[in-house]
Amino acid sequence: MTQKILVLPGDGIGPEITAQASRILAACQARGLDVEVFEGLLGGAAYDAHGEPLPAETLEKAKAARGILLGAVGGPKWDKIEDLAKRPEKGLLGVRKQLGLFGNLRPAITYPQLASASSLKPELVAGLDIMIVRELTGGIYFGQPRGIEERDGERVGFNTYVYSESEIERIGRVAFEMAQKRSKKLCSVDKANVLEVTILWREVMERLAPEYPDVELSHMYVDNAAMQLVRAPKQFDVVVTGNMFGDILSDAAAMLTGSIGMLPSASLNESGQGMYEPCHGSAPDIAGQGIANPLATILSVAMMLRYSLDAPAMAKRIEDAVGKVLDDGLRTADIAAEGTRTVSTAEMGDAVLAAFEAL
Ligand SMILES: NC(=O)C1=CN([C@@H]2O[C@H](COP(=O)(O)OP(=O)(O)OC[C@H]3O[C@@H](n4cnc5c(N)ncnc54)[C@H](O)[C@@H]3O)[C@@H](O)[C@H]2O)C=CC1
Ligand SMILES: CC(C)CC(=O)C(=O)O
Ligand SMILES: [Mg+2]
Repeated sequence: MTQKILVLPGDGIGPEITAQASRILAACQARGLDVEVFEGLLGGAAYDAHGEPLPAETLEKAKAARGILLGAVGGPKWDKIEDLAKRPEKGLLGVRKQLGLFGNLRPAITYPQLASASSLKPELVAGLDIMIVRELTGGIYFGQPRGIEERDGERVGFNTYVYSESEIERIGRVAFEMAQKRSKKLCSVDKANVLEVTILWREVMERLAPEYPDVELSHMYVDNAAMQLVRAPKQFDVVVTGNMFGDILSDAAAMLTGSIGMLPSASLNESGQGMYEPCHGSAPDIAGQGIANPLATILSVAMMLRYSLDAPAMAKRIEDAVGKVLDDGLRTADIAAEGTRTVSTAEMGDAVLAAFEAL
């Protein structure tokens, strides 16, 4: 059956990087991937056209799609919008929530060719392969009540950090199953020395553990986890954590791989429908210059093939093509090093496409 794929370029560098990833998707189509690709507006681009960051039409298209490829949303153009519900980022959170995309997989893999581009010494990251499993539709990004209000003659801002047992259990199961398929080590990251919500988080993870006797479960406070990630990252295999901690830790983990431009992601619901996007944002500081790294977005297409379209061989072909291009010494500016050739976003797309075809 033909599957629908929605591409949401978004804002800033979003259109530049999705353009390259879409070429790879088209090459997969030409090789027999049975998909129909269509586009939509999300974020600032949607706000400018329709006055809403998530127009009803986009939501309908998203619901009908098996896979969604997103660039990124947001930027200074929309930062002055005071109503948060109208901000580009709210459009993204809306898709995640409305489609129930609670399971966010963020693999931090250091390609051997980029070990020297990492912020850490090459020996600390060589062979690094961490899977961060982040809860994506709950926690403090969604908790109610929230707001800014007058209290005792001054304004007070507040958000609510809330998780139900069922939400914790659901993401816990994703992480335990992931650990079973990998090295059978799972580290749950929380702040259970301070936050009740994460005392519950830890308790639920412990309760699940006997159902996965082959998985070794450990716990770590988030502040220590941030430190350990940059001290000795290879101690981790699968990491499970809540929405905000996962957001922050995955950006930190990105620098172990050489650049935030290298980290893809999958956001999945229970039926395997997924949104696929690079972990980075819309990078307004480099938008329009043709220098953004498209590899995280291209690798997100590979994740779509693996997790939503049941096409693992084609996914591997994309990942191998990326490896080949790095072997050939091609680098966008963010991962450039001595002895490599710095290329533009489009040239990187050309090279991955050529390698994909030649494999
Ligand atoms: N999923 C999404 O749509 C996300 C959207 N955002 C939004 O993006 C906007 C910018 O946010 P920032 O905090 O600046 O984070 P950012 O991730 O957009 O940029 C941080 C730094 O990384 C660099 N960078 C990011 N992606 C890159 C790539 N592919 N190639 C080379 N360099 C890259 C940027 O140039 C910048 O110096 C904000 O409006 C924010 O809300 C932020 C994170 C995720
Ligand atoms: C709108 C933000 C929560 C997006 C973000 O930073 C992310 O998902 O990594
Ligand atoms: Mg983030």
